[in-house]
Amino acid sequence: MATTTVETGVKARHLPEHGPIDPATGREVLLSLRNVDITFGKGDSAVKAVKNASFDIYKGETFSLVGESGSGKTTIGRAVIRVNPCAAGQILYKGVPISGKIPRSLDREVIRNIQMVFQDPAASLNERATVDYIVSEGLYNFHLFENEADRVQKVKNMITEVGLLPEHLTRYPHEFSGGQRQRIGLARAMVMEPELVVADEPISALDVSIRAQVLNLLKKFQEERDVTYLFIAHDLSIVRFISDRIGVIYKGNIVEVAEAEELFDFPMHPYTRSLISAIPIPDPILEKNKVLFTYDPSVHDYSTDKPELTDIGHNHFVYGNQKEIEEYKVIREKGVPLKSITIRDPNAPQKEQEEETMDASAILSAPLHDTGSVWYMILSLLLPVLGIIAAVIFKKKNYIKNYKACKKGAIISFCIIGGIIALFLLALLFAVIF
Ligand SMILES: Nc1ncnc2c1ncn2[C@@H]1O[C@H](COP(=O)(O)OP(=O)(O)OP(=O)(O)O)[C@@H](O)[C@H]1O
Repeated sequence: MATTTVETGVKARHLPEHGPIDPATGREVLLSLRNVDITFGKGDSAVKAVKNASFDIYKGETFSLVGESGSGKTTIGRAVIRVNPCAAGQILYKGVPISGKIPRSLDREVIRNIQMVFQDPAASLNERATVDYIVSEGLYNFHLFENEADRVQKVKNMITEVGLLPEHLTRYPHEFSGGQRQRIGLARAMVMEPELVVADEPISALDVSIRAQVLNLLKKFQEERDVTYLFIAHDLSIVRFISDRIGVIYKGNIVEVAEAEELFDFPMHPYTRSLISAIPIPDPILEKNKVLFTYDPSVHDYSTDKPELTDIGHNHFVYGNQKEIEEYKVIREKGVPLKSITIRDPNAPQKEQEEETMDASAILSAPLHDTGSVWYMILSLLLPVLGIIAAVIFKKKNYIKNYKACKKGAIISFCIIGGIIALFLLALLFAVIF
């Protein structure tokens, strides 16, 4: 394995200069997850937060991991920086396993090369340390400077690069705004000259107005230093324009991985489609009439044919069983982009929609014993007056099926009685006339 010396003077003893090349794309793979399980707790209370996760991140790209709250995104990010242990599977950095027990020297190389930027800049900075110390801490730990003048210069350069001023170095985090604190967090990570940065929802806690500034800063670092990002977000709207590739995670399972445009044009997994339909449309009228697509996991039958993340072509991976994968491949090969957003006609369909909603709510609120048994109909047929009384009571109590059965029985009974009376009257008429 190649031995390299990084720019700052740390001897790299375990990690090669380059990662392996992915034969499918010809691109250098920086990070790989291979069938990774991450579990918290033991026994009955164990939580399997990540299940059989596999994906690659190529050098220099922004790979975004997207999924709802609690889906396991942060857990994966923390496993990459070796905070969360893997219960099964492997994480490889430049082809070298970095999960599980590894030599201390490799651990230091990994920490040096993979940095994390956190969601909450207020919570992630030591409130009692000056900005100078916060940004310098990694430099001290890894002796990444020649002398004090060199350290000061590095910190000053970095703080300027993130858009703050050298005089800010003597201040404390609480003296800064949220956006400025996130800049300090970025400076702390970038001063280490990492190759990979795990950015865990770095803009979610910030005002909308300053989110773009932080995204631009991340982009600037990528252009200047070829840094690779694992960007964690909970919705697709942010990541669409900053990601090269996107991985979608649902309840600990990676359900789809594809290039950003490919994912938006051909979202195969229904959960991905639900995330796309949730992206707000800037036009208020369209947004108001947008039909939200909700994901229903019961559409999958995985009782016998088990699902796995499978390549359907075009470097596009989808989680599904064999039958689903075949269907996805057929759809993909047609090459016609899929429509994920439906806009309702503001007039007629609105009514239908309301009726559908009413039906659905009636079903949901139906009482448990509202069976509409045929016996209600037979009894009402024999005793129609009692049947009508029962029907009225059932209707009041929202036993709709029972009400309908009683009503039907009573109506048939009244029709029969009416018929008999009519026949009797007819016979009487005949007897009188003839
Ligand atoms: N230290 C822990 N101990 C026990 N369970 C944990 C721990 N960390 C995470 N979990 C659980 O693992 C699951 C995934 O959590 P995780 O924080 O990775 O989700 P997330 O997708 O990052 O959500 P969010 O966007 O809200 O941060 C959740 O069910 C969470 O409760």
